[in-house]
Amino acid sequence: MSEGMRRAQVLLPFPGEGLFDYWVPEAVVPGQIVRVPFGRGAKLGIVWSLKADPSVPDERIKPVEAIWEGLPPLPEADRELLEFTARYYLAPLGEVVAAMLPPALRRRKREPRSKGRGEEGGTVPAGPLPELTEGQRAALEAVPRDGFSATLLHGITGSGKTEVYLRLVAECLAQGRQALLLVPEIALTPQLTERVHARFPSARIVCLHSEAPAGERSAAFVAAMRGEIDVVLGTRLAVFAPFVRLGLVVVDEEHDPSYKQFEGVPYSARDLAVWRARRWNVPIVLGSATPSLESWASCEAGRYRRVALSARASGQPLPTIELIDTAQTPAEEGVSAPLAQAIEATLARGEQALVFLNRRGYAPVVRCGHCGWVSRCPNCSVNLVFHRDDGRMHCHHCGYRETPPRSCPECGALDLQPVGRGTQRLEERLQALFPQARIARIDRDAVRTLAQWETLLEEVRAGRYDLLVGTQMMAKGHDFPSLTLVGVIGADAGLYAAEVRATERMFQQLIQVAGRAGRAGAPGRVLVQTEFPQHPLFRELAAHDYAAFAARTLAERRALRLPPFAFQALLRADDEALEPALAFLEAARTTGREIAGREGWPVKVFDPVPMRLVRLARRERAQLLVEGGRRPALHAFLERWVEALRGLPHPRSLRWRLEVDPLET
Ligand SMILES: Nc1ncnc2c1ncn2[C@@H]1O[C@H](COP(=O)(O)OP(=O)(O)OP(=O)(O)O)[C@@H](O)[C@H]1O
Ligand SMILES: [Zn+2]
Repeated sequence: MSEGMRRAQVLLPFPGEGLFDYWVPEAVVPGQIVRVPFGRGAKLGIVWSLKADPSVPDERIKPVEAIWEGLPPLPEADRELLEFTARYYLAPLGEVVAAMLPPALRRRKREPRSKGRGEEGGTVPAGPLPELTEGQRAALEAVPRDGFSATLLHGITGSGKTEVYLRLVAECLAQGRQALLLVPEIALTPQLTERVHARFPSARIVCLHSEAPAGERSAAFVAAMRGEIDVVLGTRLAVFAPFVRLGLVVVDEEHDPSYKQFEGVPYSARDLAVWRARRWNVPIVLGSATPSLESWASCEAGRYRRVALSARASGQPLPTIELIDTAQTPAEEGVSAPLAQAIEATLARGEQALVFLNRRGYAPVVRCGHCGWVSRCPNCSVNLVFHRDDGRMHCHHCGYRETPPRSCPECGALDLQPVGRGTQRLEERLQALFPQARIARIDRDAVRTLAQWETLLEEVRAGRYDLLVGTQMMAKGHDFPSLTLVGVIGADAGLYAAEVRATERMFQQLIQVAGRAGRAGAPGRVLVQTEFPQHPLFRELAAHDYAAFAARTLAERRALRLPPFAFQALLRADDEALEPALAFLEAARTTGREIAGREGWPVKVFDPVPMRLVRLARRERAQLLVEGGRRPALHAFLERWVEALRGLPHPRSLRWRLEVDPLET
């Protein structure tokens, strides 16, 4: 090859390991962004190492096409983040880097120009600072600032956790460093972005999430790499934003399952955020009114420190939570008399009420009153949900839609009825009860885009609605000052579910939705309709006693050796029929048991089973659980096992993937 060139490995976003050799100029260093010829086109990649693969002869190697010299190399800490992610989640490096490099950037032929904002941003804090509450002051004092530490900020709903984050960000910016703020949902980004902007008007802030325009995401990535950004705020994908002077990481609503990525590499952004903070040797604050039991247990084990904020910033008490026993006081078309009275009184005072029902659509199923036939999705093992807006039945899993038949397809009877209740039907019922009320329904059918959501948030705040009907979209993180009453309907679903985390999710959701009530001027009230008022979960809920819930549930998990007292991985396989999926998993089980037995690794390899939702989008799905009491042994096992799995024969139509720390088993 020509003078002044050497071979290097370049990491490309590629469904596989993604490491390929190219000729690069001698001066190139690891971390530099390059464009390389690949197949008939070109790809954007990262110079990974100056070592070369000796098995590939020189003459087969091509030179890189361009080096994006205006971009500093990706820092070693961030390259290690990619390596760690690949290792921990047993994913090929090429797939992990695909999660980092924004698609629009990868398509660019030429290097994006600098906007010439290279100097560090001044942080003259603007806007009047609210006087900190005593609790906030104490919390701020308790968060260590030097070096790595993980702090769980357990602050009750409305305690002003955001203000604590903002003060920490202020210090971080004052030192000329960068802050990373994660929120679980796109819907939560406008509120936080607005507050960060208002507090730090001269700071350079970017907001990263999957709905951000592609060009914006790619520009933000470049600016962050150049160190031209002070605050990166965003959803889980922002955990891969590049940094040059990271000084602080904040994960808000840290318990939220949305931090888990399901497509592609199944990573937990919360867990990666902790890793990142440790690698950069900076503090991380995990905030929540309802911490995950994982984080709670980490506090008990001394890995995280726990800091409590136990009063609301407004000085208001937490809302009272009352249970309505629907066995005693039946709910008429979903709404019991005490709830209806409470709504009426709230509306009469000119305050807002929210009725929470975590099920969208009109009715969860259409049923024949004569023979019992129910509407099923032809592609998935679920019922079709009737929607009133288009008069059709929808599959909430694969998107299939169908007009309901006039007569029963089984027996021909003209007796088809929508059964059960979703938000659309509840809205109808509430409108009938309160004809004067201005009702807004807030669910994924009514609010589809971020822009719609922002408009709606403004309208709710401005008092354009009296009564809100909403799913979990409404439950988290929002601050509606005039909302004083929350009614909860259909809350029992999670109570006796088989899922390990079902009651944890349910409790978190109830505390969160209850926490929307009475945040500002007037005290709040929460009414929960349930058939099981004696269940300990409801007693803990009524007492706002998260610690009691956590202690009881963790004791159960410890006794049953469930997470966080055991570590899990799930191997899933799907195919056009169930048999090949099960057969693949059976072979995987045999191999797995052999490996564990041979090495003496204390790892339990369970039998394959069909998944609860066995058929999804015309694919039949099965899974196999692997469990270990210690992470290192489990990981040693998984590494060896994955190697073996890659060699297992299977039909071409079969797909499999491994998920580490699955949330749902
Ligand atoms: N020190 C303060 N003085 C006055 N108001 C404050 C103070 N700190 C926060 N607030 C206000 O209290 C309200 C609740 O704060 P915030 O939204 O940060 O709560 P939170 O702890 O994040 O609650 P949640 O977990 O329910 O989202 C906001 O309206 C905020 O402006
Ligand atoms: Zn379907």
